Amino acid sequence: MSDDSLPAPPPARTAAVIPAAGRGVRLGPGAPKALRTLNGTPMLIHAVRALAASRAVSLVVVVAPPDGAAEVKSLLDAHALPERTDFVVVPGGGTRQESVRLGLEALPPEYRIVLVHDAARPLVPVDTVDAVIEAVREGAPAVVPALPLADTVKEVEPAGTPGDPEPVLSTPSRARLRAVQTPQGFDREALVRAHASVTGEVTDDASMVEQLGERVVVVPGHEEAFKVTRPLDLVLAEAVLARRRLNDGF
Ligand SMILES: Nc1ccn([C@@H]2O[C@H](COP(=O)(O)OP(=O)(O)OP(=O)(O)O)[C@@H](O)[C@H]2O)c(=O)n1
Ligand SMILES: C[C@](O)(CO)[C@H](O)COP(=O)(O)O
Repeated sequence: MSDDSLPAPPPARTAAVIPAAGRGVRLGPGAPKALRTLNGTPMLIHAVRALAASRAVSLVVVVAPPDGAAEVKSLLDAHALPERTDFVVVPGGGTRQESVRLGLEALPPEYRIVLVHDAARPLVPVDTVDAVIEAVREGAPAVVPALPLADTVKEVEPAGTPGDPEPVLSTPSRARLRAVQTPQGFDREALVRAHASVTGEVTDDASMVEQLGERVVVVPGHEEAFKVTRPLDLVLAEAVLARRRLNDGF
């Protein structure tokens, strides 16, 4: 039998790690951010459903606040989630980086593609999730969804005292800049290697893989994949949900 007649191997299995252990300080006082509700449903449940909506994702690892794993398990049990997806909850750490690493450690060996998705981006559309997975399947070690910037960006000398004027150092060309979202998708081996070797402070996982010298590519992001960070973002998120309900006709 020639190689041509062999059936194609099944696509590598894909898992999602959802770091949800942050406090949400910028959102103001209240429950940990991932547990706050949008339209009566915890933000984390919206995010879990958004990732599990992809038929390619068969496992979701939720990284809970360090003392909140039992509460997160009960939340997952109490909400309708796709039966074809497995769910695991692990306690997180003091930084996003540490929480992601703890989530990675919980992955069974057969998962070769890993998505890392902020619980704080609860409304990412499934088409964006699928586009990221597709680009990893096509061979990119790291894939990030991103959007062009609407604002001009200045590099400044940060003020010693908040509120003081900050001298502008430069104005980078906006045409070459992108605002990066999640889920970010990875060849698991590259991501695990990055988390084992990059020690400095970073703000996303793809930059760690970049530091290894691996290829990182951008695919189109989506305006509804914005991060709920400040109070106004809650208003926007509820407006997006209301628009979806209208469009769905109920
Ligand atoms: N120690 C941490 C810190 C953050 N995260 C998660 O990383 C994602 C992105 O972080 P961010 O939006 O900054 O959330 P917070 O750290 O909660 O926000 P803030 O900085 O305002 O406190 C969130 O889903 C958050 O729960 C985490 O799992 N573990
Ligand atoms: C990973 C991220 O969402 C990409 O934009 C972002 O960097 C997270 O930043 P945060 O300060 O932890 O919210």
